[in-house]
Amino acid sequence: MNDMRLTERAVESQTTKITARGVQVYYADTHAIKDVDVDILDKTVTAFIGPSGCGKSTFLRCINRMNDSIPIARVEGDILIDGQDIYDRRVDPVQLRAKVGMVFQKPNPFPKSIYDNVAYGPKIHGLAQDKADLDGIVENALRRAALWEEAKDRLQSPGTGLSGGQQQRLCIARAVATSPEVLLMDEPCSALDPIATAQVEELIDDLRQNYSVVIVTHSMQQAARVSQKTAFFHLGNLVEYGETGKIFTSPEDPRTESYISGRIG
Ligand SMILES: Nc1ncnc2c1ncn2[C@@H]1O[C@H](COP(=O)(O)OP(=O)(O)OP(=O)(O)O)[C@@H](O)[C@H]1O
Repeated sequence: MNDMRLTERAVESQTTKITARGVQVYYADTHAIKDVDVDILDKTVTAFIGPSGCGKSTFLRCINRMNDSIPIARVEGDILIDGQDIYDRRVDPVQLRAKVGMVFQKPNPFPKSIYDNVAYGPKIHGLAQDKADLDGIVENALRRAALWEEAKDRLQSPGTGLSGGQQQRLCIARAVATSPEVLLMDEPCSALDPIATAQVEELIDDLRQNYSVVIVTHSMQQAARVSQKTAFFHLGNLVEYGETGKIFTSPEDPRTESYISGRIG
């Protein structure tokens, strides 16, 4: 892949935010993630790529314990955020998900106003002192999601009345409103047109100033455009992980090479 931007993508942060060791995930008898070890950096966009069914989404969901809600799913091994075991019994998954926000494939605003979509998380987590404080949090989150200018005069209108791209930015605003430290994005642009995709990609680049962003994508072009680190999964294994430029120009494993050159997947 020949993308000039790859050459500018040297990773700046070297601080590890998320550490996974020996992670295995089973859905009943299906072994979906096989002994994955990885260190994901802070203030960096990390892309998870690989063929359909290789386990990208499953591994992403381990990072905020979304697999807890799937009765047949079993997670083994360790996942630490800032050195803390997120599967420790004392960790409340609801609190964890405020710290580890998630944006899904299809924009899924609540059937509430734009304002209430963003205010919901801060309200349930008691993050606002009063109404003025909450207003400030909502404005700030909408600004970070590059939606403030379009939404400020219609904050009481339903979130579902926005365009698809605006709805996805609303979901990003909702995720950042609780001041997370990690943002997980599962194919966040797959339902968007090219213009909305470009806006969300630009936003992802801004978000990495403050967060560790992990994005699952089927688009290798998107991975090359937005990420500094890339992890290639195949049949539940993390085959190769490294600087995005290196993965796309000189991968070490033949399976990565086959995937990026279009021979598998
Ligand atoms: N809720 C579930 N119940 C049972 N099996 C599941 C479930 N979710 C995923 N799997 C299985 O786990 C494996 C990994 O799936 P996963 O969705 O994580 O892959 P993926 O790489 O994200 O795929 P895609 O790119 O198609 O979204 C697949 O074999 C899939 O069928």
